[in-house]
Amino acid sequence: MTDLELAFNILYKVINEEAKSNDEINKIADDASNLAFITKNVYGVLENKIYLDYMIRKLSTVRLKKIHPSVLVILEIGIYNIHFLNTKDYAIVNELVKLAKKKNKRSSGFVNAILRNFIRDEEDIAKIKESDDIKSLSIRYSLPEELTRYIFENYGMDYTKNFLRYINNEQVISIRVNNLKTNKDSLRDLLLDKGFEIEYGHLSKNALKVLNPAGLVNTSEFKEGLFTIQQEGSMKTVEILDPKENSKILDLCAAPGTKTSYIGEYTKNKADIIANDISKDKLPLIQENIARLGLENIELTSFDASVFKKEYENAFYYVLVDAPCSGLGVMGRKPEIRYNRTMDDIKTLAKLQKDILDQAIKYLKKDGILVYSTCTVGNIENKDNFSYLSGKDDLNIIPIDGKNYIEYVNYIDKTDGFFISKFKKI
Ligand SMILES: C[S@@+](CC[C@H](N)C(=O)[O-])C[C@H]1O[C@@H](n2cnc3c(N)ncnc32)[C@H](O)[C@@H]1O
Repeated sequence: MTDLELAFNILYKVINEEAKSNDEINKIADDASNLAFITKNVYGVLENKIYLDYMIRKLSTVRLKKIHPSVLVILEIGIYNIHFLNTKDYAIVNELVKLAKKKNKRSSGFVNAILRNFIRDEEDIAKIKESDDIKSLSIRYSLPEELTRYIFENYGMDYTKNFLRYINNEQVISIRVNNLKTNKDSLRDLLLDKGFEIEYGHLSKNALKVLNPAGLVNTSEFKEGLFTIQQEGSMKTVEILDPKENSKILDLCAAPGTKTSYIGEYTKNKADIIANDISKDKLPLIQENIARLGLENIELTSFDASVFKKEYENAFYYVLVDAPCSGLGVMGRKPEIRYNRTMDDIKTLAKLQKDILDQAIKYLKKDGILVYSTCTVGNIENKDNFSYLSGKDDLNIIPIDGKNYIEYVNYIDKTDGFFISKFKKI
Protein backbone atom coordinates (compact mmCIF):
# COMPACT_ATOMS: atom_id res chain seq x y z
CA MET A 1 0.00 0.00 0.00
CA THR A 2 1.38 3.44 -0.87
CA ASP A 3 1.82 6.14 1.76
CA LEU A 4 -0.91 8.21 0.11
CA GLU A 5 -3.32 5.28 0.36
CA LEU A 6 -2.42 4.83 4.04
CA ALA A 7 -3.12 8.54 4.56
CA PHE A 8 -6.41 8.16 2.66
CA ASN A 9 -7.50 5.23 4.85
CA ILE A 10 -6.85 7.19 8.02
CA LEU A 11 -8.57 10.32 6.76
CA TYR A 12 -11.59 8.37 5.57
CA LYS A 13 -12.03 6.82 9.01
CA VAL A 14 -11.52 10.10 10.87
CA ILE A 15 -13.88 12.09 8.65
CA ASN A 16 -16.58 9.47 8.15
CA GLU A 17 -16.35 7.04 11.06
CA GLU A 18 -15.38 9.19 14.07
CA ALA A 19 -11.92 7.63 14.39
CA LYS A 20 -9.21 9.73 16.05
CA SER A 21 -6.30 10.83 13.88
CA ASN A 22 -3.62 10.16 16.50
CA ASP A 23 -4.87 6.65 17.28
CA GLU A 24 -5.01 5.75 13.60
CA ILE A 25 -1.53 7.13 12.90
CA ASN A 26 -0.09 5.15 15.81
CA LYS A 27 -1.69 1.96 14.45
CA ILE A 28 0.16 2.16 11.14
CA ALA A 29 3.41 3.62 12.49
CA ASP A 30 5.37 0.36 12.09
CA ASP A 31 4.21 -0.35 8.50
CA ALA A 32 4.62 3.07 6.94
CA SER A 33 7.68 3.71 4.79
CA ASN A 34 7.37 7.46 5.37
CA LEU A 35 5.44 8.14 8.56
CA ALA A 36 6.26 11.84 8.56
CA PHE A 37 4.67 12.24 5.09
CA ILE A 38 1.54 10.35 6.12
CA THR A 39 1.22 12.36 9.32
CA LYS A 40 1.66 15.60 7.39
CA ASN A 41 -1.09 14.60 4.97
CA VAL A 42 -3.52 13.50 7.66
CA TYR A 43 -3.01 16.61 9.78
CA GLY A 44 -2.77 18.90 6.77
CA VAL A 45 -6.08 17.79 5.28
CA LEU A 46 -7.89 17.97 8.61
CA GLU A 47 -6.42 21.37 9.44
CA ASN A 48 -7.49 22.77 6.09
CA LYS A 49 -10.64 20.84 5.30
CA ILE A 50 -13.02 23.81 5.13
CA TYR A 51 -10.62 25.68 2.84
CA LEU A 52 -9.98 22.60 0.68
CA ASP A 53 -13.73 22.06 0.30
CA TYR A 54 -14.17 25.75 -0.54
CA MET A 55 -11.74 25.29 -3.44
CA ILE A 56 -13.30 21.97 -4.51
CA ARG A 57 -16.72 23.70 -4.61
CA LYS A 58 -15.33 26.20 -7.09
CA LEU A 59 -13.92 23.42 -9.28
CA SER A 60 -16.78 20.96 -9.26
CA THR A 61 -20.05 21.03 -11.13
CA VAL A 62 -21.30 18.34 -8.76
CA ARG A 63 -22.49 19.66 -5.38
CA LEU A 64 -20.09 18.81 -2.53
CA LYS A 65 -22.75 16.79 -0.69
CA LYS A 66 -23.27 14.63 -3.78
CA ILE A 67 -19.60 13.72 -4.13
CA HIS A 68 -18.90 10.19 -2.86
CA PRO A 69 -17.20 10.41 0.58
CA SER A 70 -14.08 8.53 -0.57
CA VAL A 71 -13.81 10.66 -3.71
CA LEU A 72 -14.05 13.81 -1.62
CA VAL A 73 -11.18 12.63 0.61
CA ILE A 74 -9.08 11.86 -2.49
CA LEU A 75 -9.74 15.36 -3.85
CA GLU A 76 -8.90 16.93 -0.49
CA ILE A 77 -5.59 15.05 -0.39
CA GLY A 78 -4.87 16.15 -3.96
CA ILE A 79 -5.62 19.83 -3.45
CA TYR A 80 -3.71 19.79 -0.16
CA ASN A 81 -0.58 18.35 -1.78
CA ILE A 82 -0.70 20.69 -4.74
CA HIS A 83 -1.50 23.85 -2.81
CA PHE A 84 0.13 23.40 0.59
CA LEU A 85 3.00 21.03 -0.16
CA ASN A 86 3.72 22.59 -3.54
CA THR A 87 3.62 19.27 -5.38
CA LYS A 88 3.15 20.72 -8.84
CA ASP A 89 3.99 17.72 -11.00
CA TYR A 90 1.33 15.44 -12.39
CA ALA A 91 2.68 12.31 -10.65
CA ILE A 92 0.50 13.02 -7.61
CA VAL A 93 -2.55 13.41 -9.87
CA ASN A 94 -1.81 10.06 -11.52
CA GLU A 95 -1.37 8.37 -8.17
CA LEU A 96 -4.65 9.77 -6.85
CA VAL A 97 -6.50 8.86 -10.06
CA LYS A 98 -5.26 5.29 -9.55
CA LEU A 99 -6.49 5.39 -5.97
CA ALA A 100 -9.86 6.72 -7.16
CA LYS A 101 -10.12 3.76 -9.58
CA LYS A 102 -9.63 1.43 -6.64
CA LYS A 103 -12.09 3.15 -4.29
CA ASN A 104 -14.81 4.31 -6.67
CA LYS A 105 -14.11 3.29 -10.26
CA ARG A 106 -16.54 5.63 -12.01
CA SER A 107 -15.04 8.74 -10.44
CA SER A 108 -11.46 8.54 -11.73
CA GLY A 109 -12.16 10.87 -14.69
CA PHE A 110 -13.79 13.37 -12.32
CA VAL A 111 -10.79 13.31 -9.95
CA ASN A 112 -8.40 13.69 -12.89
CA ALA A 113 -10.30 16.70 -14.29
CA ILE A 114 -10.63 18.52 -10.97
CA LEU A 115 -6.99 18.14 -9.98
CA ARG A 116 -5.67 19.12 -13.43
CA ASN A 117 -7.97 22.14 -13.54
CA PHE A 118 -6.74 23.14 -10.12
CA ILE A 119 -3.09 23.00 -11.19
CA ARG A 120 -3.96 25.17 -14.20
CA ASP A 121 -5.96 27.77 -12.30
CA GLU A 122 -4.62 27.49 -8.74
CA GLU A 123 -4.10 31.15 -7.97
CA ASP A 124 -7.64 32.21 -8.73
CA ILE A 125 -9.30 29.16 -7.17
CA ALA A 126 -7.31 29.61 -3.94
CA LYS A 127 -8.43 33.24 -3.49
CA ILE A 128 -10.92 33.64 -0.66
CA LYS A 129 -13.56 36.10 -1.75
CA GLU A 130 -15.56 36.92 1.37
CA SER A 131 -16.33 40.42 2.62
CA ASP A 132 -16.99 39.23 6.21
CA ASP A 133 -13.68 38.96 8.12
CA ILE A 134 -14.86 36.14 10.37
CA LYS A 135 -16.19 34.08 7.45
CA SER A 136 -12.95 34.65 5.64
CA LEU A 137 -10.86 33.55 8.65
CA SER A 138 -13.12 30.55 9.15
CA ILE A 139 -12.32 29.40 5.60
CA ARG A 140 -8.65 30.33 5.65
CA TYR A 141 -7.95 28.43 8.89
CA SER A 142 -10.77 25.90 8.58
CA LEU A 143 -12.49 26.49 11.88
CA PRO A 144 -16.31 26.38 11.66
CA GLU A 145 -17.71 29.88 11.51
CA GLU A 146 -19.62 29.84 14.81
CA LEU A 147 -16.48 28.76 16.69
CA THR A 148 -14.36 31.39 14.93
CA ARG A 149 -16.93 34.01 15.90
CA TYR A 150 -16.97 32.77 19.50
CA ILE A 151 -13.19 33.09 19.81
CA PHE A 152 -13.28 36.53 18.20
CA GLU A 153 -16.03 37.75 20.55
CA ASN A 154 -14.10 36.52 23.58
CA TYR A 155 -10.58 37.60 22.72
CA GLY A 156 -10.59 40.00 19.76
CA MET A 157 -9.16 39.88 16.26
CA ASP A 158 -5.41 39.71 16.96
CA TYR A 159 -5.77 36.76 19.31
CA THR A 160 -8.13 34.99 16.91
CA LYS A 161 -5.76 35.29 13.96
CA ASN A 162 -2.71 34.21 15.95
CA PHE A 163 -4.58 31.41 17.69
CA LEU A 164 -5.83 30.02 14.39
CA ARG A 165 -2.46 30.35 12.72
CA TYR A 166 -0.85 28.48 15.61
CA ILE A 167 -3.22 25.51 15.61
CA ASN A 168 -2.59 24.94 11.91
CA ASN A 169 1.17 24.98 12.29
CA GLU A 170 3.24 21.97 13.16
CA GLN A 171 2.96 21.41 16.90
CA VAL A 172 5.79 20.79 19.28
CA ILE A 173 5.04 17.73 21.37
CA SER A 174 6.11 17.63 25.01
CA ILE A 175 6.82 14.62 27.15
CA ARG A 176 6.84 14.23 30.90
CA VAL A 177 9.80 12.45 32.38
CA ASN A 178 8.93 9.70 34.85
CA ASN A 179 11.27 10.50 37.71
CA LEU A 180 10.40 7.21 39.39
CA LYS A 181 12.26 5.39 36.59
CA THR A 182 14.76 7.83 35.09
CA ASN A 183 15.71 11.49 35.01
CA LYS A 184 15.43 14.23 32.43
CA ASP A 185 19.02 14.18 31.17
CA SER A 186 19.29 10.39 30.86
CA LEU A 187 16.02 10.24 28.95
CA ARG A 188 17.13 13.09 26.73
CA ASP A 189 20.33 11.21 25.84
CA LEU A 190 18.45 7.99 25.07
CA LEU A 191 16.03 9.79 22.74
CA LEU A 192 18.78 11.84 21.07
CA ASP A 193 20.56 8.54 20.30
CA LYS A 194 17.42 7.36 18.49
CA GLY A 195 17.38 10.43 16.26
CA PHE A 196 14.76 12.50 18.10
CA GLU A 197 15.39 16.22 18.30
CA ILE A 198 14.97 17.24 21.90
CA GLU A 199 14.77 20.55 23.74
CA TYR A 200 14.10 21.29 27.41
CA GLY A 201 10.58 22.34 28.38
CA HIS A 202 9.93 25.97 29.28
CA LEU A 203 6.94 25.72 31.63
CA SER A 204 7.45 22.51 33.57
CA LYS A 205 10.67 21.28 35.11
CA ASN A 206 9.76 17.72 34.14
CA ALA A 207 9.16 18.44 30.46
CA LEU A 208 11.16 17.75 27.34
CA LYS A 209 10.04 18.87 23.89
CA VAL A 210 10.29 16.54 20.92
CA LEU A 211 10.54 18.40 17.63
CA ASN A 212 10.15 15.31 15.40
CA PRO A 213 7.74 13.14 17.40
CA ALA A 214 6.67 10.59 14.75
CA GLY A 215 7.15 7.09 16.15
CA LEU A 216 7.65 8.25 19.75
CA VAL A 217 5.14 5.81 21.25
CA ASN A 218 6.83 2.90 19.51
CA THR A 219 10.13 3.41 21.31
CA SER A 220 11.28 1.05 24.08
CA GLU A 221 11.64 4.11 26.34
CA PHE A 222 7.90 4.77 26.03
CA LYS A 223 6.95 1.12 26.44
CA GLU A 224 9.14 0.85 29.55
CA GLY A 225 7.39 3.83 31.10
CA LEU A 226 10.24 6.33 31.08
CA PHE A 227 7.91 9.05 29.86
CA THR A 228 4.35 10.08 29.06
CA ILE A 229 3.24 12.30 26.21
CA GLN A 230 1.72 15.34 27.87
CA GLN A 231 1.66 19.01 27.01
CA GLU A 232 3.23 21.46 29.41
CA GLY A 233 -0.02 23.27 30.23
CA SER A 234 -1.46 19.95 31.29
CA MET A 235 1.59 19.17 33.44
CA LYS A 236 1.18 22.53 35.17
CA THR A 237 -2.31 21.49 36.33
CA VAL A 238 -0.81 18.85 38.60
CA GLU A 239 2.07 21.09 39.65
CA ILE A 240 -0.46 23.76 40.63
CA LEU A 241 -2.55 21.21 42.54
CA ASP A 242 0.78 20.40 44.23
CA PRO A 243 -0.45 17.27 46.03
CA LYS A 244 1.55 16.08 49.01
CA GLU A 245 2.72 12.57 49.85
CA ASN A 246 0.58 10.63 52.35
CA SER A 247 -2.59 12.47 51.38
CA LYS A 248 -5.92 11.40 49.89
CA ILE A 249 -6.47 12.65 46.36
CA LEU A 250 -9.51 12.39 44.10
CA ASP A 251 -9.22 12.83 40.35
CA LEU A 252 -12.88 13.02 39.31
CA CYS A 253 -12.53 13.00 35.51
CA ALA A 254 -9.40 10.96 35.06
CA ALA A 255 -9.28 9.05 31.77
CA PRO A 256 -6.94 8.38 30.06
CA GLY A 257 -4.98 9.04 33.24
CA THR A 258 -2.37 11.52 32.07
CA LYS A 259 -2.81 13.70 35.14
CA THR A 260 -3.59 10.83 37.50
CA SER A 261 -0.28 9.25 36.58
CA TYR A 262 1.54 12.54 37.11
CA ILE A 263 -0.10 12.82 40.52
CA GLY A 264 1.25 9.32 41.26
CA GLU A 265 4.76 10.27 40.14
CA TYR A 266 4.59 13.65 41.90
CA THR A 267 3.69 12.02 45.22
CA LYS A 268 6.27 9.25 44.63
CA ASN A 269 3.70 6.47 44.94
CA LYS A 270 3.03 7.59 48.50
CA ALA A 271 -0.48 9.01 48.26
CA ASP A 272 -3.88 7.35 48.15
CA ILE A 273 -5.34 8.26 44.80
CA ILE A 274 -8.80 7.59 43.45
CA ALA A 275 -9.08 8.00 39.71
CA ASN A 276 -12.63 8.15 38.44
CA ASP A 277 -14.19 8.41 35.01
CA ILE A 278 -17.82 8.09 33.95
CA SER A 279 -16.76 5.97 31.04
CA LYS A 280 -15.97 2.42 32.18
CA ASP A 281 -14.53 1.70 28.74
CA LYS A 282 -11.76 4.19 29.39
CA LEU A 283 -10.59 2.69 32.70
CA PRO A 284 -8.27 0.18 30.95
CA LEU A 285 -6.45 3.19 29.44
CA ILE A 286 -5.76 4.52 32.93
CA GLN A 287 -4.73 1.04 34.07
CA GLU A 288 -2.34 0.70 31.12
CA ASN A 289 -0.67 3.99 32.03
CA ILE A 290 -0.40 3.04 35.70
CA ALA A 291 1.19 -0.31 34.85
CA ARG A 292 3.53 1.10 32.21
CA LEU A 293 4.76 3.84 34.55
CA GLY A 294 5.13 1.58 37.59
CA LEU A 295 2.58 3.38 39.77
CA GLU A 296 0.89 2.12 42.93
CA ASN A 297 -1.93 3.04 45.29
CA ILE A 298 -4.32 4.18 42.59
CA GLU A 299 -7.88 2.90 42.82
CA LEU A 300 -10.04 3.13 39.71
CA THR A 301 -13.75 3.90 39.92
CA SER A 302 -16.46 4.70 37.43
CA PHE A 303 -19.36 6.91 38.44
CA ASP A 304 -21.05 10.05 37.21
CA ALA A 305 -19.19 12.87 38.95
CA SER A 306 -22.16 15.21 38.58
CA VAL A 307 -24.10 13.07 41.08
CA PHE A 308 -23.33 13.28 44.83
CA LYS A 309 -21.51 10.33 46.37
CA LYS A 310 -22.11 10.35 50.10
CA GLU A 311 -19.13 8.16 51.06
CA TYR A 312 -16.69 10.76 49.67
CA GLU A 313 -18.07 13.66 51.72
CA ASN A 314 -15.22 15.60 53.47
CA ALA A 315 -12.79 12.79 52.61
CA PHE A 316 -10.06 14.36 50.43
CA TYR A 317 -7.23 16.86 50.80
CA TYR A 318 -7.07 17.33 47.04
CA VAL A 319 -9.74 17.12 44.37
CA LEU A 320 -8.92 17.63 40.71
CA VAL A 321 -11.72 18.46 38.28
CA ASP A 322 -10.04 18.27 34.91
CA ALA A 323 -13.42 18.73 33.39
CA PRO A 324 -14.98 17.30 30.25
CA CYS A 325 -14.74 20.28 27.92
CA SER A 326 -14.98 21.35 24.29
CA GLY A 327 -11.23 20.84 23.78
CA LEU A 328 -10.71 23.94 21.63
CA GLY A 329 -7.29 24.35 23.20
CA VAL A 330 -5.99 21.06 21.82
CA MET A 331 -7.17 21.44 18.23
CA GLY A 332 -3.56 21.78 17.11
CA ARG A 333 -2.81 18.20 18.10
CA LYS A 334 -6.31 16.82 17.52
CA PRO A 335 -7.40 18.65 14.38
CA GLU A 336 -10.70 16.78 13.94
CA ILE A 337 -12.09 18.24 17.19
CA ARG A 338 -13.10 21.39 15.36
CA TYR A 339 -15.62 19.52 13.19
CA ASN A 340 -17.27 17.82 16.16
CA ARG A 341 -18.08 20.84 18.34
CA THR A 342 -20.94 23.32 18.29
CA MET A 343 -21.87 26.26 20.50
CA ASP A 344 -24.67 24.11 21.94
CA ASP A 345 -22.05 21.54 23.00
CA ILE A 346 -20.06 24.28 24.71
CA LYS A 347 -23.09 25.42 26.71
CA THR A 348 -24.00 21.85 27.68
CA LEU A 349 -20.43 21.09 28.77
CA ALA A 350 -20.21 24.29 30.82
CA LYS A 351 -23.34 23.26 32.73
CA LEU A 352 -21.98 19.73 33.28
CA GLN A 353 -18.76 21.26 34.63
CA LYS A 354 -20.76 23.32 37.16
CA ASP A 355 -22.61 20.20 38.30
CA ILE A 356 -19.36 18.27 38.76
CA LEU A 357 -17.72 21.18 40.59
CA ASP A 358 -20.69 21.41 42.97
CA GLN A 359 -20.07 17.80 44.04
CA ALA A 360 -16.27 18.20 44.12
CA ILE A 361 -16.50 20.90 46.79
CA LYS A 362 -18.40 18.55 49.09
CA TYR A 363 -15.65 15.93 48.89
CA LEU A 364 -12.96 18.27 50.21
CA LYS A 365 -11.90 18.35 53.84
CA LYS A 366 -11.55 21.77 55.44
CA ASP A 367 -8.43 23.46 53.96
CA GLY A 368 -8.56 20.98 51.09
CA ILE A 369 -7.52 22.09 47.61
CA LEU A 370 -9.68 22.11 44.49
CA VAL A 371 -8.23 22.58 41.02
CA TYR A 372 -10.63 23.23 38.15
CA SER A 373 -9.00 22.93 34.75
CA THR A 374 -9.96 22.54 31.12
CA CYS A 375 -8.10 22.14 27.85
CA THR A 376 -10.26 24.70 26.12
CA VAL A 377 -10.58 28.42 25.51
CA GLY A 378 -13.65 30.65 25.70
CA ASN A 379 -15.47 32.26 28.60
CA ILE A 380 -18.57 30.10 28.74
CA GLU A 381 -16.58 27.21 30.10
CA ASN A 382 -13.52 28.75 31.76
CA LYS A 383 -14.07 32.24 33.07
CA ASP A 384 -17.79 31.92 33.77
CA ASN A 385 -17.25 28.75 35.77
CA PHE A 386 -14.34 30.35 37.60
CA SER A 387 -16.73 33.18 38.57
CA TYR A 388 -19.30 30.59 39.63
CA LEU A 389 -16.76 28.99 41.98
CA SER A 390 -15.52 32.36 43.22
CA GLY A 391 -19.05 33.13 44.40
CA LYS A 392 -19.17 30.08 46.71
CA ASP A 393 -19.09 30.90 50.44
CA ASP A 394 -16.97 27.89 51.31
CA LEU A 395 -14.19 28.50 48.75
CA ASN A 396 -11.30 30.93 48.65
CA ILE A 397 -9.40 31.65 45.44
CA ILE A 398 -5.74 30.71 45.63
CA PRO A 399 -3.88 32.96 43.20
CA ILE A 400 -1.51 31.32 40.72
CA ASP A 401 1.59 33.42 39.96
CA GLY A 402 -0.28 36.41 41.36
CA LYS A 403 -3.31 35.91 39.09
CA ASN A 404 -6.79 34.58 39.72
CA TYR A 405 -6.28 31.84 37.15
CA ILE A 406 -4.01 30.85 34.31
CA GLU A 407 -5.23 30.77 30.75
CA TYR A 408 -2.41 29.61 28.50
CA VAL A 409 -2.40 31.27 25.11
CA ASN A 410 -1.12 28.80 22.54
CA TYR A 411 0.83 31.24 20.34
CA ILE A 412 2.42 33.00 23.33
CA ASP A 413 2.99 30.14 25.77
CA LYS A 414 3.73 27.57 23.05
CA THR A 415 1.49 24.96 24.62
CA ASP A 416 -2.13 23.91 24.25
CA GLY A 417 -4.81 26.41 25.25
CA PHE A 418 -5.33 25.45 28.88
CA PHE A 419 -7.25 26.94 31.81
CA ILE A 420 -6.27 26.31 35.44
CA SER A 421 -7.74 27.70 38.65
CA LYS A 422 -7.19 26.81 42.29
CA PHE A 423 -9.37 27.13 45.40
CA LYS A 424 -9.15 26.26 49.09
CA LYS A 425 -12.16 25.04 51.07
CA ILE A 426 -12.82 27.11 54.17
C1 LIG B 1 -10.57 16.24 29.75
S1 LIG B 1 -10.88 14.56 29.93
C2 LIG B 1 -9.86 14.16 31.29
C3 LIG B 1 -8.41 14.00 30.94
C4 LIG B 1 -7.61 13.42 32.10
N1 LIG B 1 -7.75 14.20 33.31
C5 LIG B 1 -6.15 13.30 31.74
O1 LIG B 1 -5.37 14.18 32.07
O2 LIG B 1 -5.80 12.29 31.13
C6 LIG B 1 -12.45 14.53 30.68
C7 LIG B 1 -12.93 13.16 31.08
O3 LIG B 1 -14.15 13.33 31.79
C8 LIG B 1 -14.94 12.20 31.61
N2 LIG B 1 -16.33 12.55 31.98
C9 LIG B 1 -17.28 13.13 31.22
N3 LIG B 1 -18.41 13.31 31.93
C10 LIG B 1 -18.14 12.85 33.17
C11 LIG B 1 -18.93 12.75 34.36
N4 LIG B 1 -20.19 13.20 34.41
N5 LIG B 1 -18.36 12.18 35.44
C12 LIG B 1 -17.08 11.72 35.41
N6 LIG B 1 -16.31 11.79 34.32
C13 LIG B 1 -16.84 12.36 33.22
C14 LIG B 1 -14.72 11.84 30.16
O4 LIG B 1 -15.01 10.48 29.93
C15 LIG B 1 -13.25 12.20 29.96
O5 LIG B 1 -12.45 11.05 30.06
